[in-house]
Amino acid sequence: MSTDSRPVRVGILGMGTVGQGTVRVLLRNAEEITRRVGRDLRVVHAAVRSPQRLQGLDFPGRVSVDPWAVVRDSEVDVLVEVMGGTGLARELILAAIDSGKHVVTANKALLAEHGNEIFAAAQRRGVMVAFEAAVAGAIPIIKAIREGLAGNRIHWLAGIINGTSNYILTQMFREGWSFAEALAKAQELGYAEADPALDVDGGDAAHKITLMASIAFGIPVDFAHCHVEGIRSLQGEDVHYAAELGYRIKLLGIARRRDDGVELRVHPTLIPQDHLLAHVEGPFNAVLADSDAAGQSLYYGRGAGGDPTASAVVADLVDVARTMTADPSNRVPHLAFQADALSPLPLLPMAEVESAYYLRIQAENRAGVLAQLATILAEYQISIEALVQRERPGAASVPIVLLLHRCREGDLEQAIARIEALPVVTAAVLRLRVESLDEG
Ligand SMILES: NC(=O)C1=CN([C@@H]2O[C@H](COP(=O)(O)OP(=O)(O)OC[C@H]3O[C@@H](n4cnc5c(N)ncnc54)[C@H](O)[C@@H]3O)[C@@H](O)[C@H]2O)C=CC1
Ligand SMILES: N[C@@H](CC=O)C(=O)O
Ligand code: NA
Repeated sequence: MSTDSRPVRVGILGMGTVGQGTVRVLLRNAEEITRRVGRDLRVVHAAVRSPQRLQGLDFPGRVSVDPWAVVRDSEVDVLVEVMGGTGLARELILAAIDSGKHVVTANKALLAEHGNEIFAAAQRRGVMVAFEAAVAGAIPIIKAIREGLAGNRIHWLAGIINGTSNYILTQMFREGWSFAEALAKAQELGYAEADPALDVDGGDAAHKITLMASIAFGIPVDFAHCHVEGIRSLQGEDVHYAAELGYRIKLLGIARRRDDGVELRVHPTLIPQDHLLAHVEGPFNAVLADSDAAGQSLYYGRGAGGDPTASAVVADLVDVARTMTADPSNRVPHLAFQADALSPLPLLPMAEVESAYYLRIQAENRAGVLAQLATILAEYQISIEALVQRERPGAASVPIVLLLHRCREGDLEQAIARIEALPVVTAAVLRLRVESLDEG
């Protein structure tokens, strides 16, 4: 047993999906948790905008409508921030740190945008800011990268890290649902952000891959340079063409360390259909890490929802409770590397990224078109690996789908501009990246 048997007193900001899940899990597993920690984790105060939402929840502590009341409560040892947003949440967390409280947050948007400031403040004050719930929900990916892979040089990470968009893609293309129907259900199930544009336009995945890049490579948090594309432009026909070519389309977050800098990007990606990541469906997430000693390791689990996210919040509370009396210099550093050893690497522009590509080109239905496309691509040393063109007798224009070997994106963009300027090409070219996810 711990020498200090007083309960660890928890304050919570926000009692929505994750806040309520956290209270539920703490109550349900109280005995198990106390056996692990050596003392109770007790929720003593929560900020709740609409207190009627607590009906049916056996809430044990004080309730305030004003979140500052929780932050200023001297009886709170650890503050759980699960209200979201990047304005007020930042001020509340900085004030909590200033008053010596430890913080657990699920707020990836806040940490991606203000993480450097928040972690520096926590480091100065000697308190912890724990954020397992902020990345890939229940999957202990922060712990895996920060601690499990601490002996490795990590080469790259690739992950399906937005449950909502993965759920939408699964329901649309496997079950035939409409985009709106799938999004509404994801919201009802508690997977989506308050602003679901963050999910479907890639911002949420970008927040998460930005945080993972920091702890994988020892670089400061740099969300502003993350390239972001979402799933709105995907059409059913792309999913079917991809399948014909042997691929599935997933929204991936990718962070790759190269000799000249770091690639940091989120976009729909074709991946081989027999790869394990291709089988991650619904709200599930998975992160593939490629590192020198471990080789490839894969982390899979529920990436969104009340209880799964609460699982990570409570794990952080347990970590904090176990180490709150330790010398701060003996704790795991926030960003995995010692704060004074973080070193920025240039984040590479997309023009410098190398990848294979899928192009869908809408062109007039007549002879000689393919030759014109191949000629332009050849001028940029880009070679074609495979082609799909279906006969559509009588149609004025047809889609031509090309799978291209690896090339520099800057070269491909120039070639695409030339292709789009051809009189026979009738619409903007759709370009998707293709990743083999091979080791190394
Ligand atoms: N829902 C999920 O699956 C996951 C959510 N997260 C993150 O967890 C955080 C919370 O997400 P959810 O629980 O899904 O959102 P939610 O919208 O269900 O809950 C947020 C709650 O905070 C309350 N709130 C907001 N401002 C407040 C204020 N000033 N005073 C008092 N209450 C206030 C809202 O009324 C709401 O009840 C967000 O940062 C989100 O990005 C992270 C991982 C998964
Ligand atoms: N909206 C997010 C929730 C978890 O981070 C998602 O869908 O993954
Ligand atoms: Na996690």
